[in-house]
Amino acid sequence: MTAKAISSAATSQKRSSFLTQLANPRVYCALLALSLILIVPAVIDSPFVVHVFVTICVFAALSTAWNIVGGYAGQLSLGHTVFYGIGGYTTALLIQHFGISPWLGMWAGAALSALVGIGIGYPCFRLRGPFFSLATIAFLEVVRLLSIHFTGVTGGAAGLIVPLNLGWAWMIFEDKFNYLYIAFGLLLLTLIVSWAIRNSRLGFYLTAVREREDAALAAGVNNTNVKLKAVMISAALTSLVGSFHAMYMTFLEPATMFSLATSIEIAMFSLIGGLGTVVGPLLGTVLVVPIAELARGWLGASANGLHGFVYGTVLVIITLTLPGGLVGTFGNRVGGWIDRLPGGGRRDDGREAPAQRPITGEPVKPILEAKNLVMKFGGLTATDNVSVTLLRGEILGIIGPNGAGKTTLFSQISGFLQPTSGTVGIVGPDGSMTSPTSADEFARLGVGRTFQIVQPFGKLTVLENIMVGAFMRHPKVDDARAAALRVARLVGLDDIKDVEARNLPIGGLKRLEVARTLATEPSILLLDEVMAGQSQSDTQKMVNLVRTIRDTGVTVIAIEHNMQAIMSLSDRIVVIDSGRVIAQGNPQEVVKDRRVIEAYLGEDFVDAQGI
Ligand SMILES: Nc1ncnc2c1ncn2[C@@H]1O[C@H](COP(=O)(O)OP(=O)(O)OP(=O)(O)O)[C@@H](O)[C@H]1O
Repeated sequence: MTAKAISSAATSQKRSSFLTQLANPRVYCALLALSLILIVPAVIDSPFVVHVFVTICVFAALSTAWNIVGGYAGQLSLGHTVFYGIGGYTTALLIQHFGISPWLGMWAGAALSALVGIGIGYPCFRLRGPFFSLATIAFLEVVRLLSIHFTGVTGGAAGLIVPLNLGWAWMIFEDKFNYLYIAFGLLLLTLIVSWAIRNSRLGFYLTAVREREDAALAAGVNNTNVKLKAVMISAALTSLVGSFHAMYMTFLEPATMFSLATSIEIAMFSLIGGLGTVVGPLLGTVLVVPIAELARGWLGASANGLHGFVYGTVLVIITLTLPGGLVGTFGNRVGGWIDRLPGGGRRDDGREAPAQRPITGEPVKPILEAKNLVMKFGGLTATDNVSVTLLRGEILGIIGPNGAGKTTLFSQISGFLQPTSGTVGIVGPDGSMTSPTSADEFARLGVGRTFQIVQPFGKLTVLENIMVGAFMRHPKVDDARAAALRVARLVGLDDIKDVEARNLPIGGLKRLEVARTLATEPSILLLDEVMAGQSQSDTQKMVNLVRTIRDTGVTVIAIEHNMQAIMSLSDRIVVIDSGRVIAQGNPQEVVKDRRVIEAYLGEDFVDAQGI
């Protein structure tokens, strides 16, 4: 095929995928609803109505941008207007001092905001819950005070007037409707970016990190990196809107450009509409802003501060009656209706799964070597000089009494705990022994682990949970979905693949834990009590599954208290007691060892087995 033919085939493929998107009722209904933002003010033709719609677009865009960090990543930033202000001031100052058009200046502001976002995010993402929110408020206050202090640059508290050059080049108009076009364009841009993130690997990763940081790490997600990506995108979008809004208001002052109240308002719109959803921020804004603006317009100066009262009232009603916000409460029902429209309900479950990562290397050679692992928690020594060598292709059972140090050993050989002393070496794909330093690095090298206390991403479906694991080897969404389906079938979860994980019973959650880990296509699989809570028949299925997995070349280490299962499964067993390895060997030898009987199995087990 010639280069021309290839490029024309690619173009026609893009066009057809665009048309497929347009034929989706969720897309065409959203476009129809959005077009009302232009149609209603055009029909009513009043400057006040145009102003209300510009305000809706601006706040909906700000809230949508905020939602990328506050909703998807679950980092409740309350200082987001810092980026709005940076956008506004950068654009205004570039016009004033260098005669640069706001169309260019706004991108400079966006780049600067993205950098500031990294500067704020990097130290603050280590903080959790309210401490993160307080830190973002503190940054906002610092920037506001700096903007007041540097009077020569920003005009200080007295503010700055944007040079009033009329025309599209300078984004200043007599006809207010032109502002609405730009505000609408910015809203569309933020919605498209937000939708694209939600449906991309980054979106899945952000949700995973928000719900379970450890499980995300085990799926190879670099938690800090994905949060920083989110904050950069969110900051840049917020800044673009801030630049436009400064041009619309034609006047900038620190109190409005770096306003804490506005920061809280944009977070609140998302909360009211539905945190972490694409349309939630827009719906929240559409519900609240018109009421507040109309009240202000009708009651004039006597209604000063009334918008705060309106926001407060709506927020109280929504949080009391609809804790999931509008989308969380009505989303599924309305989505179901929309999917019944022409073109709805299409699925792509027939897609062929991508090839699995080949597992290479000679069998029965070491694949993991843990040497002299010591883990001290204060005065407690959880593992005391533990050395374990794992041979490629074997199933190694780890047994021992409660609190012996088994899970602590797992955490050290999967990068979740840095040993106080000792080393962990993994044989990489090139055959050389390496010692990764973080849990996500271990995962990418092929060490997959499950958690004793299951770690599902509760708001994602079973299939989406597995996809979070699959993304590590298959970055494209369709490939990850197909690979996840293959794993769901293998583990026996395909008939409940669309159920939200939070609704699964413990047996299902244990299987999901295995499925998500398997989807990372590990070469070493660490199973931490995956039989616990399973019925007898499910335990047998799990035993068969582990054998099947091993037969594909995966090496397995399993911690298990179910002696019957671990005895039948393991090629070799290591027994740990009080942080030390007290015995190891084949299952039949180990259960006869007196130290093992005394420390763990007990005489009853010996009698029952007739040993
Ligand atoms: N993060 C931690 N901080 C302090 N102590 C810990 C921590 N993690 C584990 N421990 C302690 O270390 C010891 C070993 O715990 P570990 O969970 O590894 O035991 P285990 O053999 O897996 O037990 P079980 O079979 O009950 O799961 C226990 O005394 C436990 O309380």
